[in-house]
Amino acid sequence: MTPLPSLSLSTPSPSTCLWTPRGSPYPLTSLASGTCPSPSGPSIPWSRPPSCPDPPNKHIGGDHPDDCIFTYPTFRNGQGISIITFPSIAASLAESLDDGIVPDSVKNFPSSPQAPSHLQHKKAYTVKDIPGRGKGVILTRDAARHERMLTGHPVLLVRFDFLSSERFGSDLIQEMLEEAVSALPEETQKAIEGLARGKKGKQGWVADVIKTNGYGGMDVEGVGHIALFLDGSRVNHGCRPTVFWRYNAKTMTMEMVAVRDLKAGEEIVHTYIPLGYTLQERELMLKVWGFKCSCSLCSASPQETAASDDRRERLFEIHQTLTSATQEASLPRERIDAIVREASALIGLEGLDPLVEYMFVFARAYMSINEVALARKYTQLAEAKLRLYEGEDSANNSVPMQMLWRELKELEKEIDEDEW
Ligand SMILES: C[S@@+](CC[C@H](N)C(=O)[O-])C[C@H]1O[C@@H](n2cnc3c(N)ncnc32)[C@H](O)[C@@H]1O
Repeated sequence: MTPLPSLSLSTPSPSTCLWTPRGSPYPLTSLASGTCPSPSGPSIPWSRPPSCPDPPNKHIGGDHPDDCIFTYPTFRNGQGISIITFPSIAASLAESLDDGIVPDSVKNFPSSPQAPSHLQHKKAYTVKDIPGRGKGVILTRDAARHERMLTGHPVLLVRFDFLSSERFGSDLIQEMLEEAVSALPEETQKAIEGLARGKKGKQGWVADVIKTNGYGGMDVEGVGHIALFLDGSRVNHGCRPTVFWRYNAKTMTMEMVAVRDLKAGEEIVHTYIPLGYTLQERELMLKVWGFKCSCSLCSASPQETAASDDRRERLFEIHQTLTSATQEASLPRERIDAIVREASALIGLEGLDPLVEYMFVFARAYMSINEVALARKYTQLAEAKLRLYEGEDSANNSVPMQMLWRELKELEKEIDEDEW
């Protein structure tokens, strides 16, 4: 493992960003085009020169930059973070690393590492053994629908494709992952070690922890990463989830929001797979995770699971009916009203409130018959749900959401013009 040749503040070459000072004033576009913010001042956040080993199979994978290990041990009040990614991507995270970017509402949340100690004791949950599921997260008090239950910041952030990179090969991947952990503060290292379950794949225990406990789909500069949180990584899967998680990339904050009112003693579970499928479909999807689901829905009586499957199949049918009726404008208002009522009841019974997709379908069904007020109501509901369950940033940047608003505005304009 060879560290970068120098940690001097001389200007890096434009095609390789080695690091960037915190609070970089440079816009993201300059990073996307491969230009590095020039380091200024002594406040380079990484604790040591980023470690960039030479991949043994450099001929595999083309002419892209190689992944390095970047560690910032004081991240979020000393929790620390190690990142394995391309240098330009690490540089783009500089502003997010600064603890000052975290809003007070997150800083003062009881599970935040930045919370004052008297608040840290007020967590709404405890992590404990759950028969057949390893550890899990259990509520210690009642919670209201849409309340935040848990927040956290990653301790490890790893470029997804790095984990299967033939260019690096299993031995070097294992070595780099272990180095990334050992560069973190001791308490964080211990917490990560606590997630290990004894089995060891060919890339070692850290890769196993990341694959079992990591959160995928973390997009940084358009590149997929996987993140490891501490308490957040203990949350088990549930096919009727009690919480939904959202991630704010700018502040690197994951938050879990209650889907419904919850009682003390209930388990906090989120879904590892897309929502709303039947038992058989879920079993198939969960195969890649390598466990048999024992959540409350999967272990319910055969009658209960059959009734749940029927409701979920009916919801799919409604989706199809409304989608094709929208294309043909073939359903009268009363029929759409009845179907929307039925679907809303099914969503409630199955605990599928975060299925924003249905709000889109309802809005478009009403648009197809020029019922602008109702179309607007469901467009607004879709946006509110996106904000709640996926977070402000995702909602603001959601292309499907922007398309839905555009369709509604065009319809309103057409109707206005006809009335004149
Ligand atoms: C992200 S971890 C969750 C925390 C884990 N239970 C622990 O002790 O660290 C995912 C693993 O937990 C277990 N698990 C999660 N949800 C489960 C469920 N619904 N049924 C059975 N096992 C589950 C599986 O072993 C899975 O690979």
